[in-house]
Amino acid sequence: MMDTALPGAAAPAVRVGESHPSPFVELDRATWARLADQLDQPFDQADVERLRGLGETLSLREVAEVYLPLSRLLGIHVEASGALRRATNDFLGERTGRTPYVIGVAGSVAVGKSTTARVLQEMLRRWPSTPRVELITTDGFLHPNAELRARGIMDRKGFPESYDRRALLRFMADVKSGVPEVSAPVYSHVTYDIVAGERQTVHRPDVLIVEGLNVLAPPRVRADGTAGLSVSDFFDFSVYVDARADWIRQWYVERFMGLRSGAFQDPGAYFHRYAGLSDAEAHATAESIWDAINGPNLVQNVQPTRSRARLVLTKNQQHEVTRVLLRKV
Ligand SMILES: Nc1ncnc2c1ncn2[C@@H]1O[C@H](COP(=O)(O)OP(=O)(O)O)[C@@H](O)[C@H]1O
Ligand SMILES: CC(C)(COP(=O)(O)O)[C@@H](O)C(=O)NCCC(=O)O
Repeated sequence: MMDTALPGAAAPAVRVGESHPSPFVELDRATWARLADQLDQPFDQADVERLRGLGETLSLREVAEVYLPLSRLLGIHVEASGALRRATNDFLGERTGRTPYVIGVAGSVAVGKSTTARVLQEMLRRWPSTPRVELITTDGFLHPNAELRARGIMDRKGFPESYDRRALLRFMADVKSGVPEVSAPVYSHVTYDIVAGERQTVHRPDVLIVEGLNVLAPPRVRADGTAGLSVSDFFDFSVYVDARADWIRQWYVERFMGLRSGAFQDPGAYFHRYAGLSDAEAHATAESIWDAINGPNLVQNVQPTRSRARLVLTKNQQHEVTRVLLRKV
């Protein structure tokens, strides 16, 4: 029997093996990458360089072999959902219009959600059925620092209670109701806070990608035992980016070290106080933030949602996707 419980994981949310029936079909890297042979590569090195300009270290091979087939699979799902809506309209004699196809991208801090989301956005834009693809991150729905301090949860940023869930659910409901313009607050990683007065507006795109730590969290159970809505109730598709927790910790520390010589140099940056630290001190600081906040959040809240995803991308230590799990139904 092959047991694919992931090392570094708290509890194996997804188990695949002969004696463990699984709702997922598992494709290894080679099988998945072969799907790309039938597809034209819409990206060139210049596009990849442009994504690199956003601070990524993505390889063209990874784009071609992993993200291209994924964008095609998503394109198939978008087209099928349009056909289903049209058939349902015919049956009911209704004329409901198209609403954005919503894709959730979940996973730990520093696992590569933003990178995955941005690559998918660029790729999906190149398919004829989805020219307008917009991207939103759930950090805009974090409570402002003043509110987190008032609640005594400033050290819980990223945990479910640090978000204005109601505002996020209202945003999702408006998007899926076809409201022409829906806006969200904006979070700055430089000031480490919500930017007062700034909003990001979503203009009824063909596809909306919603990226965030907790986007697959189950609904909250009310005092009377009934469950409310969850963000993922508004998703048409979802992707969980997965890797061993000790590798993700290492990526977090590396990103922190990179920011220290970049964004933290800005005197207005929340983390500016770390700009002058020695390498060893900065390393220890990043590790302590991980061990106090992001690591526990991964184990307690994020990883348990993995089996709720439609598709799981599992990465090796070099960020290469080695396995794809796709829900059968
Ligand atoms: N596919 C990839 N190939 C190479 N490096 C990657 C890839 N995805 C993410 N990274 C790197 O890993 C770190 C975390 O990625 P990021 O997308 O910012 O994570 P998240 O949005 O989940 O916090 C960054 O330093 C990023 O450059
Ligand atoms: C802003 C985040 C909570 C991520 O939010 P998301 O967009 O996933 O909702 C996270 O990146 C973060 O800043 N965590 C706090 C601990 C830290 O400084 O790493």
